[in-house]
Amino acid sequence: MDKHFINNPEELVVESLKSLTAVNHTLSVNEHEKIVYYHDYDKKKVTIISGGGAGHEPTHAAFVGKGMLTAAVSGSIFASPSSKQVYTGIEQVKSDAGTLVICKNYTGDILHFGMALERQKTTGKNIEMVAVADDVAVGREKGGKVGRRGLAGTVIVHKVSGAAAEAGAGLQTVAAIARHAIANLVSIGASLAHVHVPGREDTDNEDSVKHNELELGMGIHNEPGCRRISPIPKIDDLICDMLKQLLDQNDKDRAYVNIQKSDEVVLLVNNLGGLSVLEFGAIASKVKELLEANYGIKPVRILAGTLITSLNGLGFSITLLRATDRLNLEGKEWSLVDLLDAPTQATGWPYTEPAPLNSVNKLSDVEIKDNTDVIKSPVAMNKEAVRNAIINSMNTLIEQEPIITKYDTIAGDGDCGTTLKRGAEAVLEYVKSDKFTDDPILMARQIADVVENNMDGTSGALYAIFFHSFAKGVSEKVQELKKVDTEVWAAACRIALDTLYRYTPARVGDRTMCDALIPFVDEYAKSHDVHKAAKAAEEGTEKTKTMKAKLGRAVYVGDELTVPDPGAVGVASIIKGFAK
Ligand SMILES: Nc1ncnc2c1ncn2[C@@H]1O[C@H](COP(=O)(O)OP(=O)(O)O)[C@@H](O)[C@H]1O
Ligand SMILES: O=C(CO)COP(=O)(O)O
Repeated sequence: MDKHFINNPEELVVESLKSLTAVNHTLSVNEHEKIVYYHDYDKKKVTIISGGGAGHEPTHAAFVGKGMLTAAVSGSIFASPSSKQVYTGIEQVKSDAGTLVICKNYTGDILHFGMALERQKTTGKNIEMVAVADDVAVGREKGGKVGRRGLAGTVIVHKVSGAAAEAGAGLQTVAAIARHAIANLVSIGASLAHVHVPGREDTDNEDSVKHNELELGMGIHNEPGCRRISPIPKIDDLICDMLKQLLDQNDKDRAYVNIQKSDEVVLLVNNLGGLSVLEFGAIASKVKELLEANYGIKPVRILAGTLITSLNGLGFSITLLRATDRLNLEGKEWSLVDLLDAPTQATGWPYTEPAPLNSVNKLSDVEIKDNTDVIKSPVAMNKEAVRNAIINSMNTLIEQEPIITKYDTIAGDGDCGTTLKRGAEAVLEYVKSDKFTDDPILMARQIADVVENNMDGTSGALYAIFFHSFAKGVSEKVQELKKVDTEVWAAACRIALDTLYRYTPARVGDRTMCDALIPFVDEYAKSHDVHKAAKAAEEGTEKTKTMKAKLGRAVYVGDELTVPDPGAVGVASIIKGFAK
């Protein structure tokens, strides 16, 4: 997708950096050098500076803040900042205790950050540098002298380093902790498409990721990974493939960290920027489950979110940190998990209350027992007659699904027909099952439960309200009248409609399902004649053709509607089936 609101890459980077100072008052921004820094830092503690190309936000500037980075330097999109920028950044947060420089293992970063480091050292600065290399996609052979790329593990290194510095560790200790973390990190990504860099020509070409394929291990600058996979695999299979790349010690080309189920493992699932929160959440959940199911690994910490992106990359990455070892430095035992748990003011860090190691959820889900609150009916109904009537009604509705879908495609979002059909099929399954009962009160409640559990959207809600209230009405009327006949059904419908009125302002003339339902209930309550009532519903539906919609999605479509309201067609179909 090469559509952007802002196409000037330089403006993008600077404005994005400024946004961080807007949301975090402890930060300042040097716009000219594109440096975000924590201005209240303690000059007696080690400062941590990182940075790299833009286009990976929130990495790095959103990780600036007390307890994490002291400063971050941004280059242009997908390009390393200059050594002058880095030099300035180090100067901006110089400290008596020294500075740790963290960069990702990309040639530009290594060179520019390295040059700045060397220049700073000539001024007598106490300064160290580490390069994060956690990507396993490009194995040892292909990686050659360049080595592994830096991916989401970088953020973990930011956090443990920042926390150690905040705890007062000396520079050598902070650097050793950073190096230890780097040596215990493995990451891999998967992407459905390349990303377009704002301001650049459209990059679609014959090598672009095709619609039916994905790139396993794609880098965060559109670099190739280990292979293309087509057709796109099921997510469980893809995750298993990715976990194998991370954990398979038999793969000598990429077995970088030997992680066993006895280890303390931190899992980071990272959204590369373009996955919906919905889809990403599902993926993160599956990664956790498959890691445990296939490897017996239950992470002691799980981080999930958008931490390092590739612009709006349609993909995700998995990072594992082997956090078992404790480091004994400066007379203290340093735990990577404790350092990850330490608080920070950096807005990009997905802080959650640290759970005790291996804690389990203590609360069990409340379970609503089916219909234990339903009063037993004093009288039985003609079970077969009612079953057949319901079957006729549901079959009639199912037959109408295509036309309802056609109308809702014009007047709504096209899902009304399938919603109603799904509900009808579920009701049919119930009435044909041995659960179907001659107790009219229980039967009405079970129908309401089936409707509620199988229909969604507006229709699902309205039908569930109606049928639960209908069930309440049946209970009241059967106990009052000690009989089950059309008078009871009609009275229950009236009670149900009165309840529905409390949840929707829809009345006759608003072009909704109520244009069929209200005439039906009125006629049925008056005559107890389902045939007359079905006719009234049919007529009400027909009138919706010329109505101006006042509720539902149809209001967005405008006045040119000539089809009847799909919801009303659904109601009329249900009743028509009963009248057969
Ligand atoms: N506020 C409302 N009150 C009563 N009926 C409504 C209302 N809004 C929509 N409807 C009915 O719902 C039908 C659409 O159902 P459905 O597709 O489930 O809705 P959605 O797609 O909005 O979830 C409409 O044809 C109309 O009959
Ligand atoms: O985004 C980048 C790394 O942060 C780009 O690095 P290079 O300049 O080495 O390509």
